[in-house]
Amino acid sequence: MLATQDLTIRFGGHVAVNAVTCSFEPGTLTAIVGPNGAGKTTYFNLISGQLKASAGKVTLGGRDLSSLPASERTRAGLGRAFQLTNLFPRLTVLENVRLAVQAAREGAHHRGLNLWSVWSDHKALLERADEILESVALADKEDELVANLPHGDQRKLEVALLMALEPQVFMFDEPTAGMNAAEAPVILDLIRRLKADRSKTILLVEHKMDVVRELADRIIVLHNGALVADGKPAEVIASPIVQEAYLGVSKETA
Ligand SMILES: Nc1ncnc2c1ncn2[C@@H]1O[C@H](COP(=O)(O)OP(=O)(O)OP(=O)(O)O)[C@@H](O)[C@H]1O
Repeated sequence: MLATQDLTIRFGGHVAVNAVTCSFEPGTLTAIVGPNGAGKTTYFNLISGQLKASAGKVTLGGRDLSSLPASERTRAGLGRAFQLTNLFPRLTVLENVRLAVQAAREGAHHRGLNLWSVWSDHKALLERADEILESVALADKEDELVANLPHGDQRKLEVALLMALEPQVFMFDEPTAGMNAAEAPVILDLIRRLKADRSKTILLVEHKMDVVRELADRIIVLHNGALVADGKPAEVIASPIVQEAYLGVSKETA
C-alpha cells in the first residue's frame, strides 16, 4: 500500500500541497483531479521524489521513502513515466526499451559471465522489449532513432519504459496529453489492461472527465493543495465541491 501522511510542500509563502493524508491500495485506479494549479503534479513530484517535502511522509508497504531520492524510490517500486530527457535520443526505440528492461532486471540474474548466459539473457531481454513495444503499438518503429520520433510516439515510449520497470505503483500524469485521436486509445487501452491485472496500484492525474469516469475506481480531488473530496467516482463527481470548484458549476445549478 502506498500512503502519504500530512504531505506538505511550501514554495516561499505558498503552500502548494497542504497536509495531504491518503492511501492507495493495490488493484485500484485512483484519479487525481482538481483545477489548474491545485497541486496535482506537485503531489506526484512529492511521491516520486522529484521534490522534497517540507513536512509529512511517503510510505510504500510500510517503508518510509521520504528521505530517498527519486532513483531509489523507483527501485522500491514507484514507477512514473520517464521524462523524455531520460531517453537515449541517438539509440533506437528497441534499444531504449531493451536497456530499460535490462536495468530493471539488473541484479536479478547474476550468474557470472559466460557466453551462454550473455546470449540467453540478451534474447530474453529482446523478447520482453518486443512484447512491450507491441503493447504500446510501437513495434513497427523499433528501428527508428528516438530523436526522429514524433511527439505522440515519444510519449508512448515513455509509457513503454515505465512498463519495462514492472513497478508496483504506476503513476500517469496526463498520459494522453498532446496525443492525436489514434494514439490516445493505445495508451488508455494499456492502462485498462494494467487495471485488469488487479494487483497494481495506479494513480492517474487527468483533466479529461470522460477518461476519469471510465477508468477510475476512486477519485480524489485537490483544491488549493488540500484534499477536499475522496470517494467513488459517481459520488465525487456529483458532490457540490466538485461541481463548483472543479467543473465551474454554481451551487444553484449543481
Ligand atoms: N517549483 C515551484 N516553485 C514555485 N511554485 C511552484 C513550483 N511548482 C509548483 N508551484 C506552484 O504550486 C501550485 C500547484 O502547481 P501544480 O503544477 O502542482 O498544479 P496542478 O494541479 O498540477 O495544475 P495543472 O492542472 O495546471 O497541471 C501552483 O500554484 C504552482 O504555481
